[in-house]
Amino acid sequence: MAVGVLALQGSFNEHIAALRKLGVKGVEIRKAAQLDTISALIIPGGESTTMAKLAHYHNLFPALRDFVKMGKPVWGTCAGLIFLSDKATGQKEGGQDLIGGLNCTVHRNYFGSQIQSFEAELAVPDLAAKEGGPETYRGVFIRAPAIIDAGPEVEILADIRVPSKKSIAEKEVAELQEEKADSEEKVIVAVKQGNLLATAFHPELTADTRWHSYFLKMVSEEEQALSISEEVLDDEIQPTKIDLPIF
Ligand SMILES: NC(=O)CC[C@H](N)C(=O)O
Repeated sequence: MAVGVLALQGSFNEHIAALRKLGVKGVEIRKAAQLDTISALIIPGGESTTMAKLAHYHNLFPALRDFVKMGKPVWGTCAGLIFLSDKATGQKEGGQDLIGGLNCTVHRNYFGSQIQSFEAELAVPDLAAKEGGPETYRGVFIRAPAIIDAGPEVEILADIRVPSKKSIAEKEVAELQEEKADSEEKVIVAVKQGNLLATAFHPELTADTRWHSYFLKMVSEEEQALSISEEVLDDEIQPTKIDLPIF
C-alpha cells in the first residue's frame, strides 16, 4: 500500500513518522505526477493559505481534485480538513482555493488565534470500536478549524462542546451566575464521508496512532474492493468456452 503525504508545508514529517510506527512508508508528494503512484493521500496541518499558494505554484489543484473524485482515500488534518471542505469561512482577504469533496462548511480559525490552541479529551466511540483502546482520544488543537455545517452523508466521528456565542454575551451581564446547560453547543471536529476522513486536530503529534491505523484500514478496504471489481471485470471479459459438437 503506497500512502502519500502532501509535503508542501506543515507537519508532513510527523505524519510520515506515525505511518512508519505502523510499518507503512509514507511517500512525500510535491508534484502532480506523483499522485499517480499512490493509492491514498494525507494532507497535513500547517497554514492553509500558504499551502494553497504552494499548491497553485506547483499546479497541484486539478490533480488533487481528480484524486478525490476518483474516490481514493484522502485524510485531511487541520489545514488539510480546510482543504478538503467544500466551503470555508473566516478566510484571508481574497479567499483561497480548496480541493473540496467533503460536504462541509469549515471555519478556518474557529477557536481563535495561535495562543488559543489547546488539548482536549474527545469522545471517540467509532474510533474505539474499530481500533480498540480507550473511548476517548486526546486531541491537539493548534489554531484549529471546526466544522460548522455538514451534509447528511457526513458521519460525525467526534465533536466538542464550546460555549455558545449567546452564553458569552450573557456571562458579561451576570458573570457569577452558574453556567446553564444550554450555554454550550457542539462543533464537529472529526468526520468521514465515503473515502474522505478529516480531523480538526493533529493526530500526528500524539503517541496514540489509532487515527492513522483507522485511515490505513480505509485504504486497505478500498484496495480490496478495487481488486474484487478487477476480478469481476476479468471474469466478464473471459471468452466463454463453447463446447461445439464434433460431427
Ligand atoms: N494547525 C493548523 O493546521 C491550523 C490551520 C489554520 N487554521 C489555517 O487556516 O490554515
